[in-house]
Amino acid sequence: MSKPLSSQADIQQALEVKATIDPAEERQRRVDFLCNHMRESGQHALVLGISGGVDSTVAGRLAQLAVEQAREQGIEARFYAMRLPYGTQHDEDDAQAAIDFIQPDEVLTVNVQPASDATMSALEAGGLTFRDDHHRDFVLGNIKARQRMVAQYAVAGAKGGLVVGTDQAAEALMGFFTKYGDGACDVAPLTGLTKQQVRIVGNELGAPESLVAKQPTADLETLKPGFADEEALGVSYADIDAFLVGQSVSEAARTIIEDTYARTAHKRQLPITP
Ligand SMILES: Nc1ncnc2c1ncn2[C@@H]1O[C@H](COP(=O)(O)OP(=O)(O)OC[C@H]2O[C@@H]([n+]3cccc(C(=O)O)c3)[C@H](O)[C@@H]2O)[C@@H](O)[C@H]1O
Ligand SMILES: Nc1ncnc2c1ncn2[C@@H]1O[C@H](COP(=O)(O)OP(=O)(O)OP(=O)(O)O)[C@@H](O)[C@H]1O
Ligand SMILES: [Mg+2]
Repeated sequence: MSKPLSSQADIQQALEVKATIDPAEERQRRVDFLCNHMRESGQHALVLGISGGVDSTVAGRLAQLAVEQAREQGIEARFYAMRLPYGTQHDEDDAQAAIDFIQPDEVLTVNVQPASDATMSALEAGGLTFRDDHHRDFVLGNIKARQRMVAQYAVAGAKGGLVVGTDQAAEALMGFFTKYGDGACDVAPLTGLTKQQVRIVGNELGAPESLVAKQPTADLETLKPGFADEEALGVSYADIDAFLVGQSVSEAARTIIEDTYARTAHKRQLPITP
């Protein structure tokens, strides 16, 4: 028996989306969440990869404000921003602009290329084959995302910290993240925000317009640098956001969104058990 499709309203509720937000309130609520959760968990650091995209720009600044708030409360806490390029990043300037804006306590740079390439080489030496170069490149892309996860958890383990995730409602709806890669984290401060609401919180924080308005990209595939998420998804963030806040979208967009949401249910759950 096939599962009944969730209604648009059910999905909005499941993903904790508000149709409208108060930017200042959302900013403070999310800083408080990071600060309080770090304190309550007995940890004293936050760790996050900064790509140069809007999600990590916003989550990174929230994290820095959270550790500063903890310090004002007498708790020693630090934010470790991580640059995690695969070799040389084509939009390194944006990543540096994000770091300049966030003003993190510390920046650690780890090139994920050697570990990612070594993993792929070992897999191929072990007999793994691919349909073609694009298939291989796609699989390598997910290895890069998981290598970033490994690096961030190493820093969290070494410094007694929590890994911050950047998943927001638009990516959650579409399951558009690497399972146990960028999807793996301890705290997810952007939960419930549409892509546009992430940008609104970015504006509230004073992030540079060039980063707030930047075209979203997972940027995982070497053969397609900067490949736009919207092209990969087959639907625009405007439509995804409209769906999330209960507005009507074209039949074609609705079909893609609802099918993708159903197909990616496993990514929003803990591992399936007997
Ligand atoms: N029904 C099911 N029940 C339980 N588990 C299931 C499953 N179907 C697949 N799986 C498992 O899930 C795996 C597939 O998931 P996964 O490994 O994530 O791989 P997959 O979803 O194929 O690829 C990740 C996608 O997310 C995109 N992404 C990644 C990272 C960041 C961003 C971004 O927005 O910046 C986007 C990336 O471009 C790509 O399109 C399968 O290999 C299998 O292990
Ligand atoms: N090159 C990178 N260096 C450091 N962290 C990275 C890098 N690429 C991805 N990440 C991490 O993976 C997360 C997921 O990537 P994603 O593309 O969804 O977010 P983003 O780049 O911050 O924003 P956008 O989705 O608008 O491109 C990032 O927020 C960041 O924490
Ligand atoms: Mg990105």
